Parts: sequence; structure tokens; C-alpha cells
Amino acid sequence: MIKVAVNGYGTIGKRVADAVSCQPDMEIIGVSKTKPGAEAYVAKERGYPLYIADIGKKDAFIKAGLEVAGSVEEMIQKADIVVDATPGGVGEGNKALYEKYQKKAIWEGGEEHELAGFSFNSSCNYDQAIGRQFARVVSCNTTGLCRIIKLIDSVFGVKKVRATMVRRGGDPGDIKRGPIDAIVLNPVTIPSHHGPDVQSVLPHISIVTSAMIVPTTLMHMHFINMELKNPATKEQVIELIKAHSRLGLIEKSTGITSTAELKEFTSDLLRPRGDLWENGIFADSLSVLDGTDLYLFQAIHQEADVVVETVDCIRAMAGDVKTAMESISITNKAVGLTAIR
Ligand SMILES: NC(=O)C1=CN([C@@H]2O[C@H](COP(=O)(O)OP(=O)(O)OC[C@H]3O[C@@H](n4cnc5c(N)ncnc54)[C@H](OP(=O)(O)O)[C@@H]3O)[C@@H](O)[C@H]2O)C=CC1
Ligand SMILES: O=C(OP(=O)(O)O)[C@H](O)COP(=O)(O)O
Repeated sequence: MIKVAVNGYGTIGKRVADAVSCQPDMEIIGVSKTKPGAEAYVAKERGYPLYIADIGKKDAFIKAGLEVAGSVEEMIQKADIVVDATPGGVGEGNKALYEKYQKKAIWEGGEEHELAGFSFNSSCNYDQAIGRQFARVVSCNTTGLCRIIKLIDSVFGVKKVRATMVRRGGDPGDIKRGPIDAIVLNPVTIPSHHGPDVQSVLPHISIVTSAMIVPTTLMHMHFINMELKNPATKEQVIELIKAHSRLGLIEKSTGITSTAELKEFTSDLLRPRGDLWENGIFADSLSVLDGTDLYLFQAIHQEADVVVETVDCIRAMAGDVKTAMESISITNKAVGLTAIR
């Protein structure tokens, strides 16, 4: 069993912990928080040993009825691999600890590519992660872009990608985030970080991205245009998407034309937390104009899509499962991911 520690039990960390704990070849040996609170109670409920960043705060946890297993440094020593899901920018400061104990570590998309020196996406470069000490799972939007671009590029060849990300303002629990009443250009400059981030995984792809933030919490929405090297038909692209286990297809017959209805759908499907791990591609939006000009809208659930990628990244770095197809299949089966159709 691969012993996994989750350093930072928040939006991403708590999902990674649940996804890891249902894998047949992995176990959670600990999760960490800086302060007591609702998520720490959930960790206790799930039976995850709780470690804390500042052991001087142990009394506050004990007072709140939360048993403390030790410090983050102690947790790291017990792990084979650490998933660092601390807030963006914080994880960088933990690298020295992972190096000190010669542990493997995975950071999430809030950290720079250079920190790990390798950026990961299961569908694109699983084999390059095998046996590595450090990796970074690219951000949620970049993950969604990589999945669809890689698929289309491998069959038709992609000459150029242009994509605009309409980003959610904050996660549903992030009460201090906004905007409340604005469309914020974020960034105002072009490209946004997503294009260069895609190139950190797929270096040969020519891509320009732009992004804005809107007052919603549920999901991001992408508008993507790919100029293809070879002609395609809408039907061919739909068939390819249907055969990809992490690309969902939202058919016209569902009546779903928004992130809100999509979230309701995944909740009704009794997915944990209503998570949409796969891209939500709107079948009706998919158009191929003049034979080589592909357009589509896709919804990306920011809290969920990187979770299954992180599980595959753990498996690749541990080194026993050698192919992406095998790992993706194990991960999907364990969490209950059958892409929506
Ligand atoms: N949320 C999202 O939509 C996505 C986030 N990401 C990336 O994932 C990473 C995590 O983001 P997210 O889950 O949203 O962050 P959250 O703020 O939701 O969670 C971060 C967690 O880390 C804990 N924490 C903070 N500082 C430390 C520390 N020094 N040591 C240990 N634990 C600490 C916090 O605990 P406490 O509350 O007790 O302080 C909290 O539980 C970031 O890199 C982010 O960019 C990637 C894709 C999507
Ligand atoms: O990785 C994300 O978005 P991104 O791909 O736009 O960077 C997550 O939604 C986190 O974004 P945040 O930094 O606005 O919390």
C-alpha cells in the first residue's frame, strides 16, 4: 500500500483524501490543518489522523475535542508520498521538509511549474511521472484544457488553440471571495497563465488563452476554438469524446445548458459532494466549421477535476503501475467515475 499524507485538508485536500482512501493500493496516513474547524471535524469523522502545522496550537485542537496525532513534520516522516494541497504559494515553503526526509511530493496548480520541475496530466504525460520525486498537478482549468487538446491533437493534429476561461469567483464555501457584481478581467493581460501552463504539459501546442472572473461559485466555463491540421467532422469528435473516460458529454436531451443544472445533475447522481471529475462538454456547442475549425463549450468543476489526476500522479510516482490507461481505470473504478453521456 502506498502511504499518502495530505498536507492541507481544504477544498482539494479533503477530496484527495477521500479519493485516495478508496483506492485498492493506497492508504491515508494523515491529513493536516492549521486551525480547528468544520473540516477538522470531518477528518476526525472519516478516521484520518490529524496533524497540525504549528504544534504550539495543539491545545486549541484538544479543547475543540480534536485529537492531534502530531506535527506536519512527523506526518511527513510516516508517508511514502505527500500531496501538498496547502493554499497557493504556501506549498513552496514545504519543499525543504520533503527534501530533508527524501519524500516524494505533489503540489497543486497554485504553485509554479519550476517548484517541481514537472507538470502532470494523466492523459498527457503519465509515463514521464514514473518514479519522480516531485510533480505538480496543473490547475483545474489547465487540466480541462489538456484533456481535450491532447485528444484532438493526437487524432487530427492541432495547429492553434484559442480559449477563453470564464472563471468562478470562489469556491462555494469561500465566503470572503468575490466579485459580487462585476465581470473582472483576470488577468487583464493576454495570455492568462493557462496557455503557458498547457505548454508545461504539452510543449508543442500553440495556444493563446484569456480569462475573466464572474460572480458564481459552482464551476468554470471554457469557450475553446481549435484550428486543426486535418479535417474532422462533428460526429467523429463526438465519438472520440465518448471513448474518453474523463471527457463527459452533455447531450441536448438532458436539457442542461448551464453550470447550475449540471451541478444539480451530478448531485442527483449521488456523486460525492456532487463532484464532476470529468470535463462537461456541451454536445450541442460542438461545431466543426470549414472542416478544420473546431469550437466547443465545456464546464470544469474546479473542486473536482484535479482530484482524480492527483491520484494517478501518486500512482505514477510510486512506480508500480506503468501505464496511464491502467491507472486511470483503477482510479475511476474506485471513486465511481463513469463519465456522463
Ligand atoms: N479550490 C480550487 O478550485 C482549486 C485549487 N487548486 C489548488 O489546490 C491547492 C489548494 O487549494 P484549496 O484546496 O482551494 O485551498 P484551501 O484554502 O481550500 O485549503 C487549504 C488547506 O491547507 C491548510 N493549510 C494552510 N496553511 C497550511 C500549512 N502551512 N500547513 C498545513 N496546512 C495548511 C488549510 O488549513 P486551515 O484552514 O486549518 O488553515 C486548508 O485546510 C492550491 O494550490 C490551489 O491553487 C487547484 C485546482 C482547483
Ligand atoms: O486552479 C484554479 O483555477 P485556474 O485554473 O484558473 O488557476 C482553481 O479554480 C483555483 O483558482 P483560485 O486561485 O481562483 O482559487
